[in-house]
Amino acid sequence: MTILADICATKRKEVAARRATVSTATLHARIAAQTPPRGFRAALDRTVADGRHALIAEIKKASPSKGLIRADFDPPAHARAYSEGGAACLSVLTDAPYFQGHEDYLIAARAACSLPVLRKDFTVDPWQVLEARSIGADAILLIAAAIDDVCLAECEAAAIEHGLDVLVEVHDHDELARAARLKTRLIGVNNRNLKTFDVDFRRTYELVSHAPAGCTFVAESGLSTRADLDALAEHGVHCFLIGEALMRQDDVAAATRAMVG
Ligand SMILES: O=P(O)(O)OC[C@@H](O)[C@@H](O)c1c[nH]c2ccccc12
Repeated sequence: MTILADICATKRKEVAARRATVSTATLHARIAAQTPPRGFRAALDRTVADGRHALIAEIKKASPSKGLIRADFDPPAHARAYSEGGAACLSVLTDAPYFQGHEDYLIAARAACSLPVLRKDFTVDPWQVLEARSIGADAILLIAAAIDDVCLAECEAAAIEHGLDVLVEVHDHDELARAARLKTRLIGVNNRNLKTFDVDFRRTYELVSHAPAGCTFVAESGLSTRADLDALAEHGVHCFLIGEALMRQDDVAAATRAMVG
């Protein structure tokens, strides 16, 4: 089994357990009490139109490949630093078993700034999309390698119904073609191979020219320097999802500012 298959199997059990305790009516009541979605894709597009690198800055405590990334983990402080540094959006890991994430981190990060927030998790069921909006998420991630076309479309429909943007993650031509059949025009390429954890930006270079017209295209994972971003921008990629390289900095705001330019 690949790590992704392991993670999704764990996630299915976790979702089944939560569904048994939280009714859909409860989720709808929580959604009704939420502040409206902040436009996630719109924030990226605006930043690019201004001629800047559009960062989705990620709040990430740990990962399966690196273990603990930051001991003094403080989601609202990181959110403020990212916002101060000029990030366009936030991403917050909420998966607990593999990334030591928590939904409270998303709630606290979103309350600490005015940036739109992506719930970074492994979505395997449309119920999780309602759950994402109920905690205030402005966008969700759908990983093409993790779910089939029916599940992709159902999760996207739930997201549209609740005003959430969808970032669909792909890592090859086949998955890009599947993403292109969805309505969303926000597509990310994960440069990290989930079997070997190797990072190769050639995945992004290779796929960007095949992206559907008018699509907002995001390079994800392993980006660590301003030069990485500038090189990708030469190839027409202007949106970047960055976690570890920013999370490891003493001065997160300054590091973010240096990336944005
Ligand atoms: O920390 P990095 O190498 O900058 O990567 C961030 C982000 O791309 C990575 O966390 C990620 C990309 N796709 C995912 C799917 C699930 C969990 C995590 C991820």
